[in-house]
Amino acid sequence: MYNSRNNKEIDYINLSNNVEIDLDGVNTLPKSNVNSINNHTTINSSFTPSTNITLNNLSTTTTATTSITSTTATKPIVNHLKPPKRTINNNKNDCFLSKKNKKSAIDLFDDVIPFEDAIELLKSNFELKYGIPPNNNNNNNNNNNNNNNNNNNNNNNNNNINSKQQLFETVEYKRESLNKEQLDILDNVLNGNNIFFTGPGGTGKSYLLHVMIKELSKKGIRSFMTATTGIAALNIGGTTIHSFAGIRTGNQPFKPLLEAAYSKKNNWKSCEVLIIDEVSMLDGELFDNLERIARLIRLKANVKHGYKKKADYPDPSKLPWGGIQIVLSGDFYQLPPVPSPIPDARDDFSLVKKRTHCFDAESWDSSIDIIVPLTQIFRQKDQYFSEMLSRIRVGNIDDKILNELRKCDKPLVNENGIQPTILYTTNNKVEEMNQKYLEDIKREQFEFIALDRNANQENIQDQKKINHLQSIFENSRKSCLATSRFNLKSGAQVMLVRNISSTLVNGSRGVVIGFINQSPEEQTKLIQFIQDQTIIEARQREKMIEQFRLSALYIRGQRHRYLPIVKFMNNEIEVIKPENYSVFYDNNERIYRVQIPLKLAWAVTFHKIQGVTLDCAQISLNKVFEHGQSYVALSRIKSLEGLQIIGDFSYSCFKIDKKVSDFYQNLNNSSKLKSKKSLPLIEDAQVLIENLKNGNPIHSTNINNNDSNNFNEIIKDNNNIIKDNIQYNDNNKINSNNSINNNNNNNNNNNNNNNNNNNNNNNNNNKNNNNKNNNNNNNNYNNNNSSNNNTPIQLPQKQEQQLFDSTIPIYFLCPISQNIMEHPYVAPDGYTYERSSILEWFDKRGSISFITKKPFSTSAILIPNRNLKAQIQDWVNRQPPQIK
Ligand SMILES: Nc1ncnc2c1ncn2[C@@H]1O[C@H](COP(=O)(O)OP(=O)(O)OP(=O)(O)O)[C@@H](O)[C@H]1O
Repeated sequence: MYNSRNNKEIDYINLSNNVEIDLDGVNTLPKSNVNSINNHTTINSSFTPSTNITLNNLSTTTTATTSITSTTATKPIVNHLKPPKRTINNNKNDCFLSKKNKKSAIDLFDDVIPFEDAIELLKSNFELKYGIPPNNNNNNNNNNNNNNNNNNNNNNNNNNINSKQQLFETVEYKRESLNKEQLDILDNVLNGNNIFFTGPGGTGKSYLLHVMIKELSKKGIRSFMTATTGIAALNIGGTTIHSFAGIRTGNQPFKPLLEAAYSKKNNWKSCEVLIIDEVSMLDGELFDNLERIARLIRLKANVKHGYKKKADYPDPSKLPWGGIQIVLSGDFYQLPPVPSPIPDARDDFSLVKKRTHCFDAESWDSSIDIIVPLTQIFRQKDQYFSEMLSRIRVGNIDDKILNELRKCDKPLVNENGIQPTILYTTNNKVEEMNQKYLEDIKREQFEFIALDRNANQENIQDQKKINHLQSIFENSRKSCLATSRFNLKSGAQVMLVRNISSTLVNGSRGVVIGFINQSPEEQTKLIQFIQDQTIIEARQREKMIEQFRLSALYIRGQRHRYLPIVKFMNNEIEVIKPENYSVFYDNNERIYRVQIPLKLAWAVTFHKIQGVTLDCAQISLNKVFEHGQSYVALSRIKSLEGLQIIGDFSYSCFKIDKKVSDFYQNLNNSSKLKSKKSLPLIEDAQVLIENLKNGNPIHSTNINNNDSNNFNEIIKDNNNIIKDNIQYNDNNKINSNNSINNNNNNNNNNNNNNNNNNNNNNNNNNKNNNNKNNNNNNNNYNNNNSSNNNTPIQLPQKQEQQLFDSTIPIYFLCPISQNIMEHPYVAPDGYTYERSSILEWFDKRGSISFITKKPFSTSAILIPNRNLKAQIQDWVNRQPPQIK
């Protein structure tokens, strides 16, 4: 077998007993190059640089056929058997295929990208470039949309090798290749400085981070490489800052955030250097919260590098980030933080939190020792284009630049065999283009249909109702990115739409390399097949086999009879399983969806491309809505020749944020070395203890040294509670063992501190509830005391709650305890609280409002909010059983 990419011979393919070789179509293969020794077949392919091998489907027999094909039609040398006819699946709903349509396990590599390429994908480290190679429009063997390596045609050879290189390019990150600016930054980091380095797109910020992480590890310094978005994290081979910190979406108020962060306390404690890339997308408030979390969790931190004895190490609570060295990288002229709507806030934009940049953060000045600019642009070699981009970046646009960009309206020539990446601002346009590219793959199509159910978990037959449910999901893209139905084919470029592990996150891209099905016999064959692929590293084979075994067990009895197998850019191979989603609709009802968390991804939105370098792209600047958005899209491309702009655009597409330009202006005016400002203060220990117990928000006040023991106690308590009650799995998903019913089935006493904390943990981790929003929502329900129901609310069973924890309406939660209210009462401030919680608050603080902190003008009378109570009870009763 010939590997056309690196001209290496692969000296054998193992085929099982009943496998025959079909060399139909091979023209240049000399007989001597095919040696069949018992059941072991050796193909020596030193003869040609472009032989392609595919395993074809044998669905009606258990025999697999290996065919070596070429584009030139010469008689085969060996031609034992014709491949049996493929069973074409006519059932478009083949997510629920009938048994008779079952296919061979060998299908995994049949009907997929050419076998050679699949193996290549499986064994190699590869960097899947954005964009697709040509030939998708061709039938037969040209539909190998990943590599296009089956051309013996000399004319095409260069193009194909090129395209392979583009698709599988790996960059070597070496210290020697750094320029002076980059080296300077590296030295600063190795010397222990807290640094922010910044510069236009393409100045090698991410490149430098790759080298930096290697250098730090050489010195034995424990560093964590993170980025603000999943896609940026993948770009640097790290994880998201959220995942590192254990804070899920990070939208919660400080206290729940702190509690959640304990799930990753080992990260926090052991971290010596924390690297955050694409920091322009980090919200200022979150920056402050992370800084405070670091200080609180690291009271007993490990000794920082540079200190010989632990005793010499200063008190971490007095050090920015608790003594963690901070390395920030990014360009504030690029995408700003995404406004964070409160999840499930039903599109009420008044609830969208105001965003800030992290240079606005209170702790910014004390966190950063040095700010260093990078100026040399690596990405664009063309000085003219690079200068144009520099001006676009800072909003210095004139007619000349616009005209120059308007000239980029011609279709791109596919000289290097790469189709341009298609970039649109909106998802609709992206979907339309992806559909078109999928149609171009001439392979069997698998349709994945979501299982949508209403709150009663009824299986809905009525098409009208189904359509209605689907339209609700489609309108709730924030809560559910998984579409009601979509098609996949082997070779399709896809993107995850949900975090499924710490390394496979929303935005991770990959290629579908096959489909796994239900039949145990088929699984056995598949596993055997993988075992035979000795070309794949043994450990990886074992991992794959284990995963296939588990997936086989998983899909037995499931409705999804086929699951896609995806090879991701980070080389992970994953069988993608359905995920549960739920969204609100009228009258606070919820509906539920089970669907595979994938979407097609030849075309992507601007937001999914930050940090990436592209050879060529087709960009539409239509509907640009964000500062820096156009600059991010345009600056991905290496040269003007690789740029096609479709549709019209105007000055308004190149908006910049005044606050950002002021920030850079101030930097220009001041020295690089910044004078350190004092740290923002953390809550007084005694107050913190109280707040943690009572579920109050934490505000900045001064730390009292004498209270550090108390701090430790709180932290220990919290650790235990969290350990006992909340387990994060690797996927950052929640397995909350301590569901809300712990407190509510029989226990009305929320004054118990442990319970309070437990409840907080649950709620904080399952909801991103912001007190403000609770308040807003509670307001809506005040004084509607229509029903009279004083019986305690029965909350859902433990198991059910785990599944639906994330679905609790936020206005059902008490602003103090963050727990679902059993006895909601309206206080004189107009807000609704859990009776026991507000009474406890009055006991401690007197007649002042928990929310406004203002004294009540009237006496502290509480009025039961019966309407809200009825709604909670109703919701609880309608909680569906676990989806089977
Ligand atoms: N010192 C270097 N030597 C060789 N190539 C480099 C060097 N630094 C960066 N590059 C290359 O320049 C290109 C852009 O680098 P990189 O993506 O790191 O830039 P960036 O500043 O992070 O860009 P952005 O802000 O757009 O994310 C990449 O192709 C990278 O491999």
